[in-house]
Amino acid sequence: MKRIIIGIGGVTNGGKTTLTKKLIGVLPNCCVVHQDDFFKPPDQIEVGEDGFKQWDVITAIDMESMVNTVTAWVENPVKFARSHGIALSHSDLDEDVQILILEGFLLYNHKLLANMCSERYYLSIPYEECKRRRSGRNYTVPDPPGLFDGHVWPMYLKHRQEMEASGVSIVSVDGQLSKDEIFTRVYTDIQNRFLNAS
Ligand SMILES: Nc1ncnc2c1ncn2[C@@H]1O[C@H](COP(=O)(O)OP(=O)(O)OP(=O)(O)O)[C@@H](O)[C@H]1O
Ligand SMILES: NC(=O)c1ccc[n+]([C@@H]2O[C@H](CO)[C@@H](O)[C@H]2O)c1
Repeated sequence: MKRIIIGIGGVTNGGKTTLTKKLIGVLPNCCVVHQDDFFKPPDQIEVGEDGFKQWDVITAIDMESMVNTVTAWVENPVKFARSHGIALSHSDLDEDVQILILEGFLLYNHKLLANMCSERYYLSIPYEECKRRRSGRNYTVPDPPGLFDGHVWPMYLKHRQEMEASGVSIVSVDGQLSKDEIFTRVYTDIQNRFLNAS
């Protein structure tokens, strides 16, 4: 059984969830793990010297639990899918491929998780576009005024720099392309790298 882990990382509001949903619709035997599902509860989120709750740091996420979930998939993708109510297609048992998508804004700043990915896509958008998209969003805990400029964007720049300094290899994707164009590029790349018979 071939196991493939696809990382869909990148900046907040870069279009990670949108792309992930489209990929799930077409990839065979595909499960997904969202990093946002592992945020710690609000009362466990540190308050910084700037007065903001520090959501955009890796310690705001229960990474141990996330890694355990990914490990459960690696150990038994079929059992994982069944326990998550996902129907698997078995069109070609000889070429059985199992795919896991990891979606999140801090995937590649975690060495273990980054190393688990067979491929790491990274969506970026510029500051103005990111701020515009973010202002239309409603998270479980709404952004207080000033959070984007005071915490979200500076943390994005810091993590991006750390990721680049770590030397982890990524496939950059321009998040300003249309949703369809982004999907086509990434899906074609996945097909070429992992799904085409060689
Ligand atoms: N290619 C695109 N062009 C224009 N708008 C887009 C594009 N992709 C996504 N969007 C819009 O941007 C917003 C954020 O998209 P999405 O939820 O997919 O991002 P995300 O990276 O998962 O965000 P986060 O992880 O921060 O919640 C949504 O309103 C979505 O419709
Ligand atoms: N999902 C959540 O619980 C939550 C709460 C507060 C803030 N966020 C934001 O999610 C983004 C990542 O998708 C980060 O930029 C967080 O600020 C999420």
